[in-house]
Amino acid sequence: MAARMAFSRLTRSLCEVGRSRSLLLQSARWVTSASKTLTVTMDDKTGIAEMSLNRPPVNSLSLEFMTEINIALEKLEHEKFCRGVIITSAIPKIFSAGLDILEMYQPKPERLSEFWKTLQDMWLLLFGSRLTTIAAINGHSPAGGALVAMSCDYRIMAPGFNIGLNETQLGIVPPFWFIDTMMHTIGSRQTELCCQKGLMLSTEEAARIGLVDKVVPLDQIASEAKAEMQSWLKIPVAAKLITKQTIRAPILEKLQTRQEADVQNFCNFAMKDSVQKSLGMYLENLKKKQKE
Ligand SMILES: CC/C=C\C/C=C\C/C=C\CCC/C=C/C(=O)SCCNC(=O)CCNC(=O)[C@H](O)C(C)(C)COP(=O)(O)OP(=O)(O)OC[C@H]1O[C@@H](n2cnc3c(N)ncnc32)[C@H](O)[C@@H]1OP(=O)(O)O
Repeated sequence: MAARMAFSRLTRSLCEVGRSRSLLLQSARWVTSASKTLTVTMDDKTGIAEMSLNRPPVNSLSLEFMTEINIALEKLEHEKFCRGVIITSAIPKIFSAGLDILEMYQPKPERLSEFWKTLQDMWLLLFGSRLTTIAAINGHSPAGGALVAMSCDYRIMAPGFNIGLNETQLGIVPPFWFIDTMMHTIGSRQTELCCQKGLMLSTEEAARIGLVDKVVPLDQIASEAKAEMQSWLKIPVAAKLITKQTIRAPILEKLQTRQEADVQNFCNFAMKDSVQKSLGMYLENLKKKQKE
């Protein structure tokens, strides 16, 4: 259901964005075409796909980028030989900076609502995926970046980076489904601590509370992710999937039944003068920081 709803919206998004992409089978490996920002490869011997995010400078999640991710996820979901996907970054030191703040600053209303629907779809696809999903977190992962990582079945992270839902530090409230995803991952008490304070945790702190499952040196993260994936793929597939669905269905349904209201709520909030003013200041600070 989640995947179906997400797919119809996805098709619409694709038309609106006006870009078409396809996955091509090239000598037994699937690769994305027509895009420099997302590379998806699949090893047809193991059924393991790798999705590498490559949108400089910081893999921020714009409407087009998320549409691309959604198309690739949908394609892998329906690829019968695909059994698992590892999500990682091609940008040194950054997994994903989260939502593209420029999408929310002085936006066109229609694009803003499409942006939020596409984010919802990305989460529904990833959190509800039939595939085993592993995040190989090879860089910082604030806010929406943490959401992507937490939506996977397993997280491996290299030391020296930060991860967390830092929204309250920016004066905004994390959407309920961001909070639900974190509660699913680390439980309510730790989520309350992390979300109220908008904590960005170091890799080690994140591992201590279970936000990250394994810490490995940066140069071993890709091989560890593959080894971990192999161990997941040894579990009988139907039993594993039904267990995942049983645990995740109520969390997915909560957003599915409120998708429109959530879009409206987000748009109303983001379009407020006060919020636009803070966004402008936040962007200025990010740019200033770079000059310092
Ligand atoms: C801030 C939001 C406020 C209000 C929003 C209004 C409504 C929203 C309501 C609800 C939404 C809630 C859910 C929100 C989820 C999100 O994901 S919001 C985004 C949160 N992300 C961040 O706050 C990350 C900000 N970035 C950083 O902390 C750092 O950039 C980094 C640690 C990721 C990387 O550090 P550096 O390597 O030092 O890189 P720079 O900081 O120099 O950045 C390079 C370049 O990239 C631009 N940039 C950084 N992050 C973003 C981003 N998220 N979106 C767009 N652009 C970003 C930065 O400005 C620099 O640009 P240039 O100066 O090179 O043009």
